Amino acid sequence: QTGSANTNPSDSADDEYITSVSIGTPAQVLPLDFDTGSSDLWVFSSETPKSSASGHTLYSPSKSSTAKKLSGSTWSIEYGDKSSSSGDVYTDVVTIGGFSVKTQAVESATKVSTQFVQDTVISGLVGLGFDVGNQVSPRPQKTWFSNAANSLAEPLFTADLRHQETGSYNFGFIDTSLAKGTIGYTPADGSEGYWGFTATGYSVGGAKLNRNSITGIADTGTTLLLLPDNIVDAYYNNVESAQYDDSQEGVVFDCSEDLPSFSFGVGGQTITISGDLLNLTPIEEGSSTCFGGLQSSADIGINIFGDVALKAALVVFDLGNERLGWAQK
Ligand SMILES: CSC[C@H](NC(=O)[C@H](Cc1ccccc1)NC(=O)N1CCOCC1)C(=O)N[C@@H](CC1CCCCC1)[C@@H](O)C(=O)OC(C)C
Repeated sequence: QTGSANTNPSDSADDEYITSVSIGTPAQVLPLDFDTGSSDLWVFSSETPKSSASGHTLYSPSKSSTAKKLSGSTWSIEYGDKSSSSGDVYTDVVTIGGFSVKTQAVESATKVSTQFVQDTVISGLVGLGFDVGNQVSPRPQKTWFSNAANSLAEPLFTADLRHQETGSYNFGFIDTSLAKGTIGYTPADGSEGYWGFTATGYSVGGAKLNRNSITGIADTGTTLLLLPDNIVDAYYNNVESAQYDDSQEGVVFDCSEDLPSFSFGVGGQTITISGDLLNLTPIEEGSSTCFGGLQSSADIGINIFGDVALKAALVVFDLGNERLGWAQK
């Protein structure tokens, strides 16, 4: 068995990617953000304070004949951007891309932080990290993918995120036609809950890859490519108008700049992110100053190959073999 779901950028900056998920009987369809950087499936619900819930699609367990309260269980989560949410837990049928998990822990939000209140394009997250990262207590719950893995043709899923166009999350199979290059595999470290790996080197423009390894995570829930300052500086030294903008909290440059590409080595392959993908967006509507897709990871303490990097590749999250596959798109 397999599953295949389309995913779409939330806005003109590809800030996040939205995928429709069906929960309950009859199906309640919610727009959710698939996040390989976390391991909880949580939703805005009939239990979310009305003042926080307005503008969001809500899951109502009372309207689902297959919903069951997981009594005594609660959850609370905080993300890298300091957003947070918490609540209680139900189990219900959750269908993604035509594949159903009958008894999935659906974490219902009784509290959400301001960022979630304002981000009305999504009504929650589907964590696609490792089960060890799940935040339900007293008994941690499995992710949707972990519950699905044994019934899928292969215990893996792929992410094909695209700039300003529809991409896909495929479960249980690899559609190699989505990529131009060969898939290179490298071991994945799931010990912290997310998909950790080591890139073997990098280069700016068409230069030859160096051999400076970069350890980081493949994170569909992070917008940017976040790397150490020395790499960020090496890149922007090639961009005449680049400068750090305190108010934007990042490097900005003239939108008219012809940005160099950025490449990294992984699993014996080279993934090249085009200059176009490294220009995220004007800092304001109509501004001629643009915000960089590559920024410093110094404040977070972990390097993150987020959507800016993932858009350049077909990425295979292979749980069965604890490995990550990358192929140039
Ligand atoms: C340095 S980690 C920052 C990362 N957040 C982000 O990357 C958010 C995502 C977002 C987009 C639109 C609206 C709201 C939020 N974007 C962001 O901070 N941006 C500021 C810079 O310009 C680009 C957009 C993050 O916290 N990722 C979470 C998932 C994320 C999904 C969206 C809702 C908020 C939570 C997760 O992947 C995570 O915590 O990873 C850990 C392992 C770092």
